[in-house]
This record gives sequence, structure tokens and C-alpha cells, in this order.
Amino acid sequence: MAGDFSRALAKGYNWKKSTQGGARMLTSEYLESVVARYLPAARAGQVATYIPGLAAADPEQLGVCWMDQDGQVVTAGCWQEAVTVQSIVKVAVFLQALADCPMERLTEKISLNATAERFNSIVDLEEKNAHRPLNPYINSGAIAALSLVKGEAFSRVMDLLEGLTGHPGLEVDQAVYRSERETGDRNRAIAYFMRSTGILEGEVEPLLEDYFRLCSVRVDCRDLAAFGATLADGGRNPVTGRVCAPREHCRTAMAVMLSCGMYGQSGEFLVHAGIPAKSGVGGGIMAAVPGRAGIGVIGPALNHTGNSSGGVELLCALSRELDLSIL
Ligand SMILES: NC(=O)CC[C@H](N)C(=O)O
Repeated sequence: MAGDFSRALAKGYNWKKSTQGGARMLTSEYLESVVARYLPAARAGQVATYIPGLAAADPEQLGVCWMDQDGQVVTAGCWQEAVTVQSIVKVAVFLQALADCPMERLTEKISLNATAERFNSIVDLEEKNAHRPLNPYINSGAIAALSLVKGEAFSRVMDLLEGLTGHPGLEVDQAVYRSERETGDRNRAIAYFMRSTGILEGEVEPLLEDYFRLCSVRVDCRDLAAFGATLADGGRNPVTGRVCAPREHCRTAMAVMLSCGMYGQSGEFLVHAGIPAKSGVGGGIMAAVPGRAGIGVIGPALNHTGNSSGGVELLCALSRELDLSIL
């Protein structure tokens, strides 16, 4: 298989001339063939059930959208299906916290290091790092980052997310939101623990409400690809042209994606794909290829680390075959 693809690559089979005269574009035939190859990997995963609202997702789905720096897209599979953004929103929360809070103060509350524990670990908080969450992409770190957002945290992060995705009017999936809220005791425990240690100041419940609602925003592959492409271009959304975040903050957000974006699989993903990415338990993955493109993937069936099983395989293949690794 690898040989076939090197030959295909050599013939330029998976690229075509851009209609707008800019960079070469992928062909949708190539992208469709990659989705078809990794559907069995998707089927081998399991949808998340710890939030009951996620259990109804279709494990057979796999879709992808590639967006280049001119905003041109190539899509394949069921890319139009939406899932809830879940942990991918933590990147937007972190960017907003970076905008609202000086780095020295932010890192007094949250560090920027990987964890070997699960994303909703409590043990790390008690035992390690002077009670500071290890990074902004685990639940404790994201809740702490959200507490550093000034003013109306929910609407400010939503505005930023709409800018990053170039999708005004993003919607909250009310059923998933209610489900998160009703079954969110672990996140409550994490938040109250953080208040007991002074990491969180102020009211816990409204903060959690905002966190649950942000995790429940519906996005499709194109939204995720635009988010990635915006980070990849230093904060400029390639479709709207709007600058949503400073280049420096995008670099910080992507650096943490590289080391912590894929939970316990981050190291392996760095070796095999070599691009910053962030996953969510809804089955989405948002990836950025600095200076080149954004990639949005959706596949609700997850592997044992909580990442989209088909999505991880598909991204590793794209990186290998298109030479996307930044290393
Ligand atoms: N890994 C995830 O996507 C976690 C987000 C989810 N809403 C939670 O808090 O548990």
C-alpha cells in the first residue's frame, strides 16, 4: 500500500492545479480514497458513553476537510455531519485567556506540560505541580483558563470560536449540554478542588455552565479545518481574512497542541503525524499544518485514549503521504 502511494505521489496523482492560481490543491478522489482506507479503523472504535448525549453518535462516520491558506477546501466522506466540539474548544478558551491575562499570571495557575493521566484526572491535581493543572487542554486546565477570561466568558469565547471557524451563528447542542451538566460531577469535583486550593477564584457553578455549554457547540469538518488553517496562518482566517488572534498566541496554542493535544497519544501522534492537533470526545480532530493548511476530521468512534480512532489513522496517513510533518 505504501509503495502504491509513493508511486501515486510521484505522479502527482493526489494534487491538482488550483483554480485560483495559488497553491496546488489535493484532489477529492485522493481524499475520498484515504477516508475509504480508514473506515475499518473507525469501525473498530467505540463512541463515548460517559456523557450519555454522545452515545447516540454513528460510529461508522468518517469525514475530512482540508483547507489551504487561500481558503480553498477539499472534502471527503461525511464531512458535513456535525459533532459537538468538546475538548477542541479548549484551544479557543486558551487563546482567549492568553489575550485577557498576562502569561506570568496565567502560568501561576496553569502550566504547559504534558500529563500521563486522563483528561479528567483528579489525582494529578492533588499530587503534582503544586495543585496547578498540568496544561490548558485537560479539563482542569481548561476550566482554570476559562476563569481567566474577562467579562462574559461564554459569549467572548463563542465570538472567538466563530472568528476562528469563520462560522457565525454556531449552535449549542442543547441535549448534549443538558447531558454534560447532569453527569458532570467529575468536572464539578475538579473545579471545587481547584477553588479549595486557590487556583479558581469566584463562583464555580456559572463557570462550569459556561464550560459545559462551550463543549457542546456543534461543528463540522469545515469548521475545524478553518480553525486549524487560522492557527496555521498565525491567526488570520483564510476565508474571511479576519485576524482573530496574535501570531505569538497561535504559536503558543499550537506548541501545547503538539505536546498535549492528543491526550495519552500525543507523543505517538507527534512521531507519526508531526503536526499540532487537538481532539475531542465528540470524535472531532482539528489539525494545523503551519504555513500550509488546516485539517478537520470527524469520526465519533474513539480509540482507547479517547481520540477518534479512524481520525488518528487518517491524519497519520495524510501526513506520511503528503509530507506534512513539521519535524
Ligand atoms: N476530552 C474531552 O473532549 C472532554 C470534554 C468533555 N466535555 C468533558 O468535560 O469531559
